[in-house]
Formats: sequence, C-alpha cells, structure tokens
Amino acid sequence: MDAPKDRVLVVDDESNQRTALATMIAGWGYETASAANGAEALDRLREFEASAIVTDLMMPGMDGSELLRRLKDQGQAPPAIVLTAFGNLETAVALVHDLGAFWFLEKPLQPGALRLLLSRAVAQSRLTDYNEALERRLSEQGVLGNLVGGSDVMQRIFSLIRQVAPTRATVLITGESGTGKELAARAIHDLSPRRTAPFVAINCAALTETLIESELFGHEKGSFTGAVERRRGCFELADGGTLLLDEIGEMPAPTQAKLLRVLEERKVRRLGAAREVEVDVRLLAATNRDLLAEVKQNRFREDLFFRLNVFEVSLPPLRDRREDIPALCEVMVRDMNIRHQCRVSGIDAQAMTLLQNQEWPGNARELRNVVERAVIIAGEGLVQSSHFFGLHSSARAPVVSGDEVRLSVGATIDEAERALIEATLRHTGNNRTRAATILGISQKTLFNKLREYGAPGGTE
Ligand SMILES: Nc1ncnc2c1ncn2[C@@H]1O[C@H](COP(=O)(O)OP(=O)(O)OP(=O)(O)O)[C@@H](O)[C@H]1O
Repeated sequence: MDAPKDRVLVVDDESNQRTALATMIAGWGYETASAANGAEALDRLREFEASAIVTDLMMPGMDGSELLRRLKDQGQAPPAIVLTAFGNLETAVALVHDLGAFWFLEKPLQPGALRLLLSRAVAQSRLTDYNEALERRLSEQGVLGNLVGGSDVMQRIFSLIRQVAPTRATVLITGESGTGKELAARAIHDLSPRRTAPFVAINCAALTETLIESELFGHEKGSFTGAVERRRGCFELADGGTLLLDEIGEMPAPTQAKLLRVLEERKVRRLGAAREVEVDVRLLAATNRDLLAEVKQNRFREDLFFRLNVFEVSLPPLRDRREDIPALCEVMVRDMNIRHQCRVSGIDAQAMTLLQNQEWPGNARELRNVVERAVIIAGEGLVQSSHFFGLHSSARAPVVSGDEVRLSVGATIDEAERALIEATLRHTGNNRTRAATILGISQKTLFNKLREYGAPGGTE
C-alpha cells in the first residue's frame, strides 16, 4: 500500500488561480483541498488535516493575516506560506514575525520556490507531529516536561496541560507550595507554539509596589529614585513568549489595577513613559492561596480574578498521590547523583515505605530536599531509612501531649509502645523503676526496649 500523501490547503479568492495552484501542487505529489477565504479555510481545516497551508493575503471576508491570527490563537496550526503582492515585503516580514507564518513568496509566483518551501514546511509539520506523539507517549508513562506523575490525578492534569498549552489562553495554576506550579507553567510554555520565544517568571511576593511595577512594566530613566537607567519590564522581555506571574495572590492592589489594564489593552507603558508599546504575551499566573476567598475578602480584584481564571490547573498535594513517590524519587536520586557526584542506585523497600507514609506538607520540594540529604549521606548503594533524618516512621505516628498518648490507625505497634514508654518515663521524671511498674513490665524488659530504641539511660 502507498504511504498516505501529505496534505496541503490552498486558500485564494480568485477561483482560476486557486484551481491552477491546487493542480500544480497536486502534481508534486500532495493531496490538496481549497478554500476561497480565511473563514472557509478554518472550516475546511476541521476535517482536512493539512501539513501545510498556501494562502493569498488579500481576500474579501477573512483575509490571510486574520486567518493566521486565528490559527495562532488556536495553537497547533500547520505551517503557512503566504503569497503577497510584489513590493509588500514589509507586511510579509511582519506576518512571519508577528503571526508565525512559515514564510512568504512574492507574486508572480515562481513554482520552483514554492515547491522547495512546501517540502520544508511539510518536513517541519512531520517533526512537530512526531514530537507531539513522543510527548504524549512520555506523558502516558508519567512524565511531562520536568513533571513526574503517573497517578490518575496527575494524568488528568497532564492531559489538561496538553490541551491548553497550544492555545494562548491565560492559565491559573493553583496548589500548595512545592506541588510543582512553576514546573507546570514551564511545561505549558514548552508545549506551546511559543516554545522558542522567552519564558519569563516574576515572583510577585518578593518585591515592593514600586519595584514590582518597574519589573513588570519597565521604567524610563529618572522615573523614580533609583531608576538610573531606562529598563524594559517583564512584559516586554516576554514579548512573543510567556510570562508567569508567580504568587499572584500577593500582588498589591494598585498593581492589580494596572495589570488588568494591560491584559485588556495588550499594551504596556513603562513608568514615566509617554507612550504605550504593544505586547504579545501569553500570561500564566500561579498561587498557593485560595484566590476566590481573597476576592470575597476584597483582597484581590474580582475582575482580575475572572481574567486570570480562564482555565485552572489545580495541582494536588503530594499526600494525595503517594503512588507517585517511587517515580519521583527515581528522578530525584538520578539528579542528586549528578549534582553531588554520588553513586546511589536507589532507595530500599523499607525506606520507600517510610517516604510514602509521610504527610509532606512541603510537597515534592520537601521530598526532594530529603532525598538530596539522603543521597549525600549514603554516597553509594541503596538509601536506607537510617539515612533520613527527622521523618516520622509513620504518617499517623502517635502524638504525645502531657500524660496523654493519642493513637490513630496507621501507627505501628512498635510506635505505640515506644510512645507510651516515653510518656510514662516523662511522667515519672525518668525513673525507670516506677515507669516499669506503671507499664506492668519488668525493669529488664524496659531496659531492653530502651536499648533497642537507642534511648539514653534513666535513673533506677
Ligand atoms: N510533579 C513533579 N515532578 C517532579 N518534581 C517536582 C514535581 N513537583 C514539584 N517538584 C519538585 O519540587 C520543586 C518545587 O517545584 P515548584 O517550584 O514548581 O513548586 P511551586 O508549586 O511553584 O512552589 P511555590 O508555591 O513554593 O513557588 C521542583 O524544583 C521539583 O524539584
């Protein structure tokens, strides 16, 4: 059976020209379809999966540049070659630069040039498809960019990210500290058509009001004390790419108002500048706060909240996806081996159970710190429980408060026994004879148990 032909969509309002172009392209071995303007082309693309588009620029109804703009907003657009009238070079360059056209050709058309460009565009399209398929396979195996997560809940997040990444929709990424919000933002950028343009991140919690505005919007020389040089802000630096506003919940109210205006007008004005400049930025925002609650308490602007919350990606805490811990550890051990020149081969089963039983209030970041320390201490071979410090041996370890020991299901018998002995010893002022009597065991048994725990000796 013959391999399927690559598909090319021809868009031109002039019917003779359209047919001539389509016939010529079909003669080069492509399957073709045609449309008379941008709107028809968008319609056609719904069922005709084109590897490339050849489009005229001037057309009644939706013209070529509007078509490119729509395709860019949708993401995942096939590469488009634009045919322009002679002498329209400036527009053509703008189309490539601003709207992501693959390239342009001046009319009258040179068939040889179009044939060469088409073969390159189709090759690029195949490479994109191949990368997407690879990305999908990896993410089914539990990896998306630097995010690790094979659990059902993370797989759902990965497919949300894959879905929203190619569009230019604003995404609000929520989740506790250390759940991977910045990694998710990076993955969205890397899976978008903006991947080769800059990814800029700014932490809104780390800056004062004046500084945050100058960081975001830039400033002119002398616009405030300390503004010695003229400076571009994050919006301008991220032009064509993605801007992450991290910890957006901490943004001061006046800055929120200015941000809203930028989002509405897609223009920024540097502090102290007379003119605004247009920017093309895809915005991502992250927070570990409940933004809706902040809105209700008038600490966050409602209109800004709705602008940002177009699409929410909510990352679950690590304790809700403990099954991901072994895969996370594998990646972390590998990274730490490289960083600290160690030769650790993995984590033994008992130590892994210990890690899986923790509550992890600091989420994956905390896990990473614990693994890093353990890898350094172990140096080589398998990491064992003794290489971890400050971890509870069970997520539901007994809690000792005063004369009470609170037990919950999840604690082991050993832990319960140890907690009770510790509490009793504390109650007796570390008097082992009295403690043994209260506990109903012999002094020898108590002594042996204390030795087992490595506890310091008490008084007789
Ligand atoms: N799903 C994950 N897979 C692999 N590593 C992860 C994952 N989530 C978090 N990490 C690790 O935790 C670290 C912190 O992640 P990140 O900075 O993205 O968290 P965050 O949610 O943005 O935190 P904060 O709210 O404190 O800024 C990362 O550097 C990475 O080592």
